[in-house]
Amino acid sequence: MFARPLARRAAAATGASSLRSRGTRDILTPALRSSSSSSSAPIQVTRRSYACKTPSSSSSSSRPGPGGLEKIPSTPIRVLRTVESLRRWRRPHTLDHRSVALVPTMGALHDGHLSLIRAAARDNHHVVVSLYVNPAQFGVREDLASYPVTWDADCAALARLDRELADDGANLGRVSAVFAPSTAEMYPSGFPGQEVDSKGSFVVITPMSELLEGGTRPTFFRGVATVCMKLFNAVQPERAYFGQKDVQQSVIIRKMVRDFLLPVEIVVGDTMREADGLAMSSRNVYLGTRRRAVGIVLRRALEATEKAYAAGELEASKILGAARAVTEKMLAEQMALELKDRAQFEVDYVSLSDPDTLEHLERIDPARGAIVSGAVKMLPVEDPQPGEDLGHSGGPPVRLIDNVILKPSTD
Ligand SMILES: Nc1ncnc2c1ncn2[C@@H]1O[C@H](COP(=O)(O)OP(=O)(O)OP(=O)(O)O)[C@@H](O)[C@H]1O
Ligand SMILES: CC(C)(CO)[C@@H](O)C(=O)[O-]
Ligand code: BAL
Repeated sequence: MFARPLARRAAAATGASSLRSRGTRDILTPALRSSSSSSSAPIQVTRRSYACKTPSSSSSSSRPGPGGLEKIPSTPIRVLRTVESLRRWRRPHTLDHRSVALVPTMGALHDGHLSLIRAAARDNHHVVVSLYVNPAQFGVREDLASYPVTWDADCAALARLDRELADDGANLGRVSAVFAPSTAEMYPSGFPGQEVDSKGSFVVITPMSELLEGGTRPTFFRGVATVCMKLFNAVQPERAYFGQKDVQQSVIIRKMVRDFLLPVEIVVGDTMREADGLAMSSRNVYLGTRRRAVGIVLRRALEATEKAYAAGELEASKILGAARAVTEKMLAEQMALELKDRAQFEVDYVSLSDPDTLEHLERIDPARGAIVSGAVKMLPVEDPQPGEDLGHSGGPPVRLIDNVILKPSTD
């Protein structure tokens, strides 16, 4: 639905601080910065054991070397798999007053992740990149089982980045360690489960977690906040880096840090995009060629809201109407095609929100600006053609998210 964040509309079946220095724009509104210090169909039905999701220490890219220390080959990057080894690594840096940054990821690294790591290396002596597919943030019917795990490619990307950072004298630091724990390590009392009513030690940030993405993914932000609290406690970073693409996640983490008095600065980096504007995402590999071309719909709809705001429009109905016009047109174009050529999508939501609380706005206060965020579900192609690239795992339904910041006006 375009006007109300919690209502859903199926259109198809008929849809810190800022990054602080060089080269990275300040993408948060002042309102966000000042807070520093379902109803939809399942994404994937199969489940898989949590243990399988962690790259094993026998992976070809990072076997223990002399002295038993596991490293990414041809780099000084340590691979740490336990909280104890992480703490042992961390201690001297505290004593030496060296800053440590954390870039939390679920692996399947792309340029969006690498941009966060570059920003972290510019401003910190040491960067820890965590690679952990956290089962607690996946709903029981979501895509945990098929979530891309690309350990060797991730190690190769980090090795390339390490060489780039080594050649760039402007960096304060480099990637010093990868933290790749098992689920047993991250959930020492046993994994509490993915159900809405699972019992266990969770960090819950309400009501923000229930809005927008939380409407469709009711356990998502509980899982994210819980694992980020664990990662912050384990790494004890001075700064942690998150991407603007997951805007609600960054706002929730910022609130968690504030409300739990955590001594970590949250830095949010720009969304990195493909040449046509699609936000980079580990899940884009599910799309395949046909759906990839149509997956740009959300970006185009959000651009239309930016244009309406830039033209002076402040009413939610008008701003979201501009987005709806784009999605409806693109869907109509697809529906006019033959089954063998078309790609359908459903708009989960496109919403205009307050930049601090993420609550739905009827009208933008130009002194505060707003966030427009959305999610679109790309449906499986109806009539796959022989030899067609359907995407990773046979092209299941895939949810794409994106957002734009409507900046406060200066006058
Ligand atoms: N395109 C992007 N530009 C900048 N940062 C990004 C981008 N995509 C993801 N990130 C950030 O990288 C961090 C790790 O994200 P994650 O490993 O979930 O990747 P992802 O591409 O968002 O995956 P998914 O497809 O599961 O959402 C998060 O802080 C996320 O916001
Ligand atoms: C922050 C995060 C690494 C927690 O698992 C994840 O939600 C992500 O990758 O955005
Ligand atoms: N980037 C957010 C992780 C997730 O969707 O599970």
